[in-house]
Amino acid sequence: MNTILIGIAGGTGSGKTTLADKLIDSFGDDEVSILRHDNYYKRHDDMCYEERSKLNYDHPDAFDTALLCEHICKLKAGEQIYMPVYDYSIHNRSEETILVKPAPVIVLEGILIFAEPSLCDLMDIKVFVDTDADVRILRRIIRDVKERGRSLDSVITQYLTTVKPMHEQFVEPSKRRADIIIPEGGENIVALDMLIERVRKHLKNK
Ligand SMILES: Nc1ncnc2c1ncn2[C@@H]1O[C@H](COP(=O)(O)OP(=O)(O)O)[C@@H](O)[C@H]1O
Ligand SMILES: O=c1ccn([C@@H]2O[C@H](COP(=O)(O)O)[C@@H](O)[C@H]2O)c(=O)[nH]1
Repeated sequence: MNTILIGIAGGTGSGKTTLADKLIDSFGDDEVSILRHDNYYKRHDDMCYEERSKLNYDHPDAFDTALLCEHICKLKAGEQIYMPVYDYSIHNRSEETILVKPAPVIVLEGILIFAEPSLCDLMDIKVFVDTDADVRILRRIIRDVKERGRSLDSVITQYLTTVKPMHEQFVEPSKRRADIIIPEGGENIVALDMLIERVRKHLKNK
């Protein structure tokens, strides 16, 4: 199978998950598979919740990227994989896994995927979702309080101590590796349609 890997990167709250979900919703499971770098955050079973909540989750070392690369290579070789599942509410991997089948198009999304040369080398198309920092933090406050079990104070403290400095050190410079930069993410219908057309073209010629 001729498989392409489309990477969708961008800062927290930029809208990359929304964009990736809308892209895969336009196709069948046998056409497009999705991988999320966040599911490859390292396990921290040896720590209690308090200790885990203080870790830096915005540095490339927080992820088991070697395992993700191994999984991408297996999918490209036509083998299925079991993707780990991450539970943000406990800051740890859950016991679940998701079966991911090989497909002609694989979408990979995550904040730091362009900051990892080993991952970049496996990508055929690199898309960066670019959204202003004030919009991103407002979206993150709402999402983390509603969906990830956080308090307003904890979101603000984490943002100022790790999320913002790591964004400036790793995420923003990684934008230079992108082939396409999309402002605002999931609600950018023009950009979404262009990506859908590119995937259709690949599926027709695969
Ligand atoms: N263009 C948009 N306008 C308004 N809200 C958006 C937009 N894109 C995403 N959101 C919302 O912002 C939050 C973060 O978006 P998400 O796609 O999860 O971002 P990311 O994966 O980059 O962190 C979600 O609650 C989502 O519904
Ligand atoms: O245990 C964790 C793991 C990650 N985070 C934060 O999640 C975001 C990445 O997810 P997005 O959907 O791209 O926002 C990252 O900025 C980490 O700070 C966390 O809070 N706890």
